[in-house]
Amino acid sequence: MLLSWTSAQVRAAEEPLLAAGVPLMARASSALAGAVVRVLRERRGAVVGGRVVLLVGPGNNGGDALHAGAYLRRRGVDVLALALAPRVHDEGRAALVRAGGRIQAVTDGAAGAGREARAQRAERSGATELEAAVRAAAGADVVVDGILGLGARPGGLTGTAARLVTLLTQRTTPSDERGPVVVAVDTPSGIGVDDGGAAGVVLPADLTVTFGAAKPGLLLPPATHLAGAVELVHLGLDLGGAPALARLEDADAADLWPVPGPAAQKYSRGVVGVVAGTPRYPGAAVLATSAAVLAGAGMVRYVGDAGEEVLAHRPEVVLGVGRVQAWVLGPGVAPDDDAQRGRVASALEGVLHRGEPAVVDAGALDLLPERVPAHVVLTPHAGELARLLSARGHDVAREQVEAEPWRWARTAHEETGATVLLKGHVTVVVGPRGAAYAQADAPAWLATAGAGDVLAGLLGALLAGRADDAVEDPTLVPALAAAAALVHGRAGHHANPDGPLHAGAVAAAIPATLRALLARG
Ligand SMILES: NC(=O)C1=CN([C@@H]2O[C@H](COP(=O)(O)OP(=O)(O)OC[C@H]3O[C@@H](n4cnc5c(N)ncnc54)[C@H](OP(=O)(O)O)[C@@H]3O)[C@@H](O)[C@H]2O)[C@@H](O)CC1
Ligand SMILES: [K+]
Repeated sequence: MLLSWTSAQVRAAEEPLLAAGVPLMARASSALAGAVVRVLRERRGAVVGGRVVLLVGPGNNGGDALHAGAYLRRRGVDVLALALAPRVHDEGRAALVRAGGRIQAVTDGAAGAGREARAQRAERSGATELEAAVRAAAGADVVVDGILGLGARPGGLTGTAARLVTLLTQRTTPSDERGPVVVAVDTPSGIGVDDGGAAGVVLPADLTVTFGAAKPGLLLPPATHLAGAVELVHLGLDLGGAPALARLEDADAADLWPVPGPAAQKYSRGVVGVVAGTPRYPGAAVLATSAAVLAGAGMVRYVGDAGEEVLAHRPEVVLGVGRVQAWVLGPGVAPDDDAQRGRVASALEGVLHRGEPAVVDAGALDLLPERVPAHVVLTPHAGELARLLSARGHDVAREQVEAEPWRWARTAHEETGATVLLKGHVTVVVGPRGAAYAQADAPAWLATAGAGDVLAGLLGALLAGRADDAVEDPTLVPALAAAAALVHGRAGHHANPDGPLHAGAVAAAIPATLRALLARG
């Protein structure tokens, strides 16, 4: 499991070590240099003679970059540091100079004051300086982004740093293999370290070497898409407390998945009740029931008017109401389908009285009671979450939910009591007691009609299989929801690696995906 802690938690954990004189920056910068050495070897087969440009900001993040630069210089690397602030880390600067590295102040003249002619001259020479800096960075083997880390104020990069990064990203495209490899120090500079925001311009990294612990911003969109691969350098911090945000890996999902023992029978394995689809739109009913069957439910009951179509595809399904361990409510339920909405409402009433876990999706979201227990899982996409929150008095649009998915998923959890699984390229799950997950398992091809119906069925099967545990321990529910998102994403890859997908193929890939996951786990 990849765990992340906020900048405040990391700083608090660093404090006692710093007070005891533990050389954290030396540890961080030598690990950073080691990562750059590996990149140079991969890229050019040798370290000596490699060209590295450091982008250096005003704080300790720049200090890490400068110390790493000193180490690299001693290994025969050509190191140029571009100082993007009037003052940079003193010891780091001295170490780099001692090792024979070059350091160059960059101003773009925009802040030039004084008389008009002098200001114009400053602007011209500043523009030339900036242009030369961009050329040097674009021509390097590796650019080390040490402009800002944990100390970044909200709002992103400003001034010379913002202009340099803008020009550099215009000059280099991520797909251009001749362009520099970008290694970010701790975080890509200027991201929202704790919330994953990317308010201004950010230099997209190929690799982020992060210190002490991963930070939420490295796992959350949109910043996660700018971080590249994340490498964690352990500094020996005692982080204590609960992590802010986690990401499940295959072994975690395997641990959470119920595996039947020799005494299992269909009721102990979990019965899923599905209220979905209509005769006119039977697809959602077929997909949700199929996914529940294929994910290993003991039995699946379908409740609704599309039974014929469901049975044609899934003869294993039983029609009609009966005892269930978990519900899947809402896929393909149209707003004008009074009969199906009535069935959703009565299932929800049962959920409140008897307390079965439930997945509340699509057409069931606006039937959600005021407050529900955390073993009710909402599975909206950003537009649906914005509608749900707007109906409860929050002035929020889809774009805002997409920009800050964790914040709004948290708000929806606080408003409803439910566990909230917010679907997206990165799926964010929020549950009780601060439990939060960000899963990035799905290929972009999975954004296709019906994929959400498959996820709802898959999660329904998992909740049915672990219904008693989920009711007993509500903090387990967000983990189960995140595991379902992981399996769903993996099934997408399995169905057609790197190619177009249709939801039926994703459902069909669930058994083999689970087999592989459980074999490894
Ligand atoms: N503690 C340790 O021992 C260890 C720390 N480590 C490293 O230190 C990093 C944290 O260092 P840090 O606290 O100095 O913060 P950092 O991100 O370098 O910048 C702060 C400076 O930037 C400025 N500034 C902020 N936003 C700005 C903006 N938008 N535009 C312009 N300026 C802006 C800000 O100004 P201020 O807000 O104070 O006015 C301040 O001057 C951490 O990420 C890790 O790399 C590791 O070595 C492990 C051991
Ligand atoms: K950085």
